[in-house]
Amino acid sequence: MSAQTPKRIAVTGAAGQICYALLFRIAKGDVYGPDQPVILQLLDLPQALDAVRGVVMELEDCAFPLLAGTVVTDDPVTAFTDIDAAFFVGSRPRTKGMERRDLLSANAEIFRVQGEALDKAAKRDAKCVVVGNPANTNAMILAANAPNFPTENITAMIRLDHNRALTQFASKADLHVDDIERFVVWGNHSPTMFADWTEAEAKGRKLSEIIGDETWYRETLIPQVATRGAAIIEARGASSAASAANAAIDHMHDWIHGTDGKWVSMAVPSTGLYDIPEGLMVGLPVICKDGHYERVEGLEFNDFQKEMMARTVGELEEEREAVSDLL
Ligand SMILES: NC(=O)C1=CN([C@@H]2O[C@H](COP(=O)(O)OP(=O)(O)OC[C@H]3O[C@@H](n4cnc5c(N)ncnc54)[C@H](O)[C@@H]3O)[C@@H](O)[C@H]2O)C=CC1
Ligand SMILES: O=C([O-])CC(=O)C(=O)O
Repeated sequence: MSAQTPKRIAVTGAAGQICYALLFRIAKGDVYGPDQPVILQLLDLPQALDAVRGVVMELEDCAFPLLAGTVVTDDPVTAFTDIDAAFFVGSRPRTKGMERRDLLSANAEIFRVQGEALDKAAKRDAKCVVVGNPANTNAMILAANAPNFPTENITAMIRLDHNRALTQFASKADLHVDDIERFVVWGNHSPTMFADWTEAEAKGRKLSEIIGDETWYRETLIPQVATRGAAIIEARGASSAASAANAAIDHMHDWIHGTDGKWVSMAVPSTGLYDIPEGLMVGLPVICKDGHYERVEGLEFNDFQKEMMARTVGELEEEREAVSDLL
């Protein structure tokens, strides 16, 4: 094993289906890389701890060289003690017929309690990503309840939507997913999200020109990406898990290791940029470098973009209003 000090990674909802895909990949080195040992600090509810112990037995049986230890707990302060990174997955998933925002009241209290624990126990430079839905607003609740923890280090996941769109574009235009640059999903991880190809390029050309089908973009691509989660629930009878875990790993990996000048979509605290109200957790284009993300600035919006942005930002404001007692 490498001589490096292990990184401590908290993962909540460790007995759940996303974590069943996520934990093994973290232990394999997919987040911090092949030379960095990790300790997994696993949080779940008391009634789920036996199941978490079962997952730990399986982690042990993989003999991962980088897995330097595990902690199993139902106490958020224990889970967040001295962490370098945290994946906030634990919360109730939606089932058929629900929208993600229907989970607001069910899951909001979880993030209030965990915000207080994060504030008490985590390293101040720990990187946090919220996956549990409604992810953007849960991340805002987490930040509001961790007043001594840097808000910049609290983010929410919109990367699954980003990845979903890349595959659809690549297949429509006969490109490789890696060819596509300057693409972003703005706003809320909900049906109002805005998959925006205005700036997107591939092989030195505008993606919109390569595809040349604005009607397909507006009427097929945008709604397909926005409702993909529901389509998976319909087909699988359960919400997406392996692809969600993969997106969470992409999000954290890129934040830590950088994106080489490329845009990725992350939901981060709004600074007021593009007139998005300050404090909302909003999907934006960012470039990651040296362990930080930088919001892409200086973009100008056409009327369609303005309309789409207003819709998704408006929904985030409504969600904020609905949980105002927890902020
Ligand atoms: N942001 C995104 O793109 C995506 C988000 N999700 C969301 O991720 C969340 C988890 O999904 P699954 O793993 O499929 O759900 P799951 O139901 O399989 O697992 C959730 C786990 O969280 C645990 N949990 C509940 N309350 C907790 C608390 N207070 N502290 C710690 N653990 C707690 C449960 O005991 C359970 O083990 C859901 O909210 C789901 O909607 C799912 C897919 C994509
Ligand atoms: O749709 C859901 O409830 C799960 C999710 O967030 C997704 O797959 O995007």
